[in-house]
Amino acid sequence: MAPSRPTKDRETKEARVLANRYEIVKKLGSGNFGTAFLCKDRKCNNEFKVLKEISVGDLQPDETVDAMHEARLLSKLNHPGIVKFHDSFIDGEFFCIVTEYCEGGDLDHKITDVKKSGKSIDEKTVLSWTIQLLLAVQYMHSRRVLHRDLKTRNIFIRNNRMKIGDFGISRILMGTTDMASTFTGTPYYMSPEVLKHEGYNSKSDVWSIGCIMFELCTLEHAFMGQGLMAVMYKIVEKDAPDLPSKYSKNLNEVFKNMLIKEPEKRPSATEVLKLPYISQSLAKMKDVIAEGKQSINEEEANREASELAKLLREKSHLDDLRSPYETMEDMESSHTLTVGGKWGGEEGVASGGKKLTARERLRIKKMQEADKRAQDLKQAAKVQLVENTERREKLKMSLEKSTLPAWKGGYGEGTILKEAITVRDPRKEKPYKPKDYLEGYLSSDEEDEELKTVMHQTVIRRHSERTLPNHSGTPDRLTQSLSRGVTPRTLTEHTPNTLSMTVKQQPHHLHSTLGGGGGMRNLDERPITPMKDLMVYDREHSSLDFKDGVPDTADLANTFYGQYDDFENDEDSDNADIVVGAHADVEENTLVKDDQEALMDYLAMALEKSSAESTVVSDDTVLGPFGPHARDTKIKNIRGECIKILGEADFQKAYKYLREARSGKEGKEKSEKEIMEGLRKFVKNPSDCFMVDQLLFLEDQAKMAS
Ligand SMILES: Nc1ncnc2c1ncn2[C@@H]1O[C@H](COP(=O)(O)OP(=O)(O)OP(=O)(O)O)[C@@H](O)[C@H]1O
Repeated sequence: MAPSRPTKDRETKEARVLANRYEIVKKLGSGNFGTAFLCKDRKCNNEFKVLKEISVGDLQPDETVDAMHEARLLSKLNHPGIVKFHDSFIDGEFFCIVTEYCEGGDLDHKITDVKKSGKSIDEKTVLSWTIQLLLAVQYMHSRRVLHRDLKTRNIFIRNNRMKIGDFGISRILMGTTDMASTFTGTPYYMSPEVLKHEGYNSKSDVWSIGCIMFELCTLEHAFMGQGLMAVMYKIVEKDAPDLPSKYSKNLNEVFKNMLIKEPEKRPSATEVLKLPYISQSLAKMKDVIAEGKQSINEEEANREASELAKLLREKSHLDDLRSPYETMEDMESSHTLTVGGKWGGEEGVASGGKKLTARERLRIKKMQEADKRAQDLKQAAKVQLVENTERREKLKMSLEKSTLPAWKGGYGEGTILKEAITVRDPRKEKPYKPKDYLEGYLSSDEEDEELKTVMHQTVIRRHSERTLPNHSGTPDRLTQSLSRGVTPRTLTEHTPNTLSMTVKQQPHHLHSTLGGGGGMRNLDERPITPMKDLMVYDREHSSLDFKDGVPDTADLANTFYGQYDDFENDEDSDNADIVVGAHADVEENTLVKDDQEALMDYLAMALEKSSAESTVVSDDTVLGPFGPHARDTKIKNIRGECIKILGEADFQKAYKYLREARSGKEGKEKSEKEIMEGLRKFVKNPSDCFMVDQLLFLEDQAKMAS
């Protein structure tokens, strides 16, 4: 990694040029993740752009790839209501993002200015801005991208037009987690489902737009409270307030719709745009529509969606695997699959009625094969269990005998027992310890330790049969992988900084990137898949980087799915809509079974290894690819922000007071009201200390992680 200039130098006025083209003009400000500069693009007519520098510390090469990948995805979004993402690159220890410059600044500043001037924003403007935001959100949802962090600070103004910005920056920096949007600075715009950890979906973005709309009308947050908990409680429990009476009932109705608590009842962006009051206004906003229309063209949307999908191929395998289970009622793209959550109906037709593509059918078959394999294994294990019970009885007797001295008719040392219960790994020549990672196959009433052990041994035995030297027939994929040097160790080494980052995540973050449509499916209705369940085990017990049952990082996914790629790597398979002939399906599925078997064993080994080596799950990992370094930067920035709001002296007092109050050091825990009263001694407005609370939260997390 190239040596980088110290951060301080980077903020001086002295002109510096990055990537040989971006000349820094001035600092615009600092946020949670880094510093934004106004720059001139020397290679583009000196056009003004914004360059964001984010300190990411010592990035691992594959983490860099991850961030670049995400950035490339964002650069594909093209809509007048979205801040254009131009470029991204690494400069020393900084990840740099170059975006369109919006001379009007952000909406947060705008609202503050209006408030200071004692004015308000009229209905026509509120309506026009809200519609612009909805059009932009509709566009990105049609490309299957969620923003996840919509707030007034992320909305910019250019030529009096609204533009959504900071797209996915938190995601790039914090991983694709719900946590990413949980503590990026404010919970004011977070939906009840996100706060309840029920997953982020496209309706959560609509909720945030509703909150922004309220703020445009009142210059205040829709849900206010003293302290983080109070705000969160109100969002989840309390009805949204009405808009002030000077705004029309119609506008209020639109707002109330966007703030319906249940995401499934809340309208999508498209549905809000179809509400009578909005659609009438839309007709009057011809200019906005003309611009927006180009981008809502369905054909183009589909083409761009598939481009985005291609870009995220490594990540989209998550959605590919999950898509047949998903209900993406909100997505309008023609190849979006709608399935009711269970397998069923005609072959090749999802229960939602739409035809499955060949690729989807293939995946379903793979999963069904995997399920069958799990059932077989379970059956075999049961048989083995009966045998073992008998054997155990005999062993017991042997043991009794072995402890008896020979002169009493015994065998001396318990060698027979030792031999009988030790299972050996033929490659490592080291005894396997029975593991409980097959838990996923067993229903709760079958959680018999012994059955699990036997299943484990059955897997090992089957695997040994295939990997023993002189085994007849061609080497299986596992053996091939091993001979290529892809070992379980390689797998665990692949993702050093993202270990178990899923522990606190919700299922829905998985399809946030490409398939995050509304409507949640019932995961419990899904048939068990061995791969999935092994990984679920892994998520809880080991260090492999799987999210909700699928490898998360591109590299890891490639390692796993690379095996499938051996037979799936025809170029067409990139495109979910390509129809593969029935014959091809049959042939492929013959391979799938072996492959799945190898994969299972492969996972079993990886788990054995990884759980032995690293069972500690670090909270660091919740922060995603940039790990503790990003958190440290964030802590530093939030602290800076607090000082900016409160002033150094008041901040120190408030910080000290809150730290003690929150830790309950004074004997008994204080109520939120008492804490706020106490704060009043140090600061004029206790709600200004909101960020101090967040600082404490992050610091506690850091402490716990270390
Ligand atoms: N595209 C842009 N055009 C104009 N100003 C911008 C642009 N992007 C950022 N800024 C300004 O730069 C400053 C820093 O922005 P940045 O996005 O880094 O942090 P933030 O929005 O204040 O906080 P957060 O980290 O929560 O997003 C802000 O004042 C913001 O208005």
